[in-house]
Amino acid sequence: MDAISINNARLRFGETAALDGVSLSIPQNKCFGIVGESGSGKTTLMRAILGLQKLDQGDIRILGNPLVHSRAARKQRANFIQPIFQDPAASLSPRSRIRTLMNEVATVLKEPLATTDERLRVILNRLGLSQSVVDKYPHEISGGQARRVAIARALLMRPSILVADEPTAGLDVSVQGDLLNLLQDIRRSEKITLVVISHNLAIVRLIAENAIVMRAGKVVEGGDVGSLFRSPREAYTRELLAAWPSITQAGPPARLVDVQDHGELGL
Ligand SMILES: Nc1ncnc2c1ncn2[C@@H]1O[C@H](COP(=O)(O)OP(=O)(O)OP(=O)(O)O)[C@@H](O)[C@H]1O
Repeated sequence: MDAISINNARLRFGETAALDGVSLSIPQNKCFGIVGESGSGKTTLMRAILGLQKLDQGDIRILGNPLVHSRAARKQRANFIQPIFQDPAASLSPRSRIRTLMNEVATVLKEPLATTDERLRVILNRLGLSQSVVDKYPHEISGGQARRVAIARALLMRPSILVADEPTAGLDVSVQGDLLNLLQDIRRSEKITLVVISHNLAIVRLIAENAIVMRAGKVVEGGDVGSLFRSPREAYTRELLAAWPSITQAGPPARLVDVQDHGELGL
């Protein structure tokens, strides 16, 4: 069974076909990349996958279940698919300490607070965040910390699927690699399906096994990242690659350094 399967997704905003017949299958327990220039429909596709945006046509299945738009279905879905939004502030309430946000998870999962707290302690540790971060308000932490807090919140929900929109946006180049390594490391040890959405081919090439390339709401190309970026069939993919000379000249795909398995998070 695929983690996510999409069949002929169509969605218009006025004259714009944001999704123009998108079909794809995302296998479980792998990292899958969605690449495309700005305006190609990536975020719209993510919102549709999360059930935040209804399609005009087509259907989406998450772990084999048709995506339903009721409130109850949305709550239920949060138990197995979690987003990491491009702007972490979107998932952090400015007036609540981070602890409040984390405590909500105990209520949602109907789990004793002490159990959630213990899982959180392990997750914060794994993400390299100080335990005291939970006493802060969102405006008291850096952009990089906010992104890690958003990842911690998502992981605390024990998802099977994580969908990350531009996970390294706004971060220093020096910490981008660390964050990607961490996501990859967690994906492997927790057997999570990771969907990474980015306009940056370097990120997708480094972290994903398979990817699709989107343009103007359509999937123009797809496959394993090695062949996709080594010998792109579509002119558009070649153009995207040409805009990233360091990648096209890099030869065989660079791999993230192998990170040690730090053991399971006990999610
Ligand atoms: N709520 C909306 N109302 C009107 N048009 C929209 C809306 N959301 C997206 N669009 C349009 O749909 C198209 C796809 O947008 P989308 O945000 O999905 O692209 P994207 O690939 O994620 O771009 P970016 O990388 O800049 O975030 C664009 O032409 C955009 O202007």
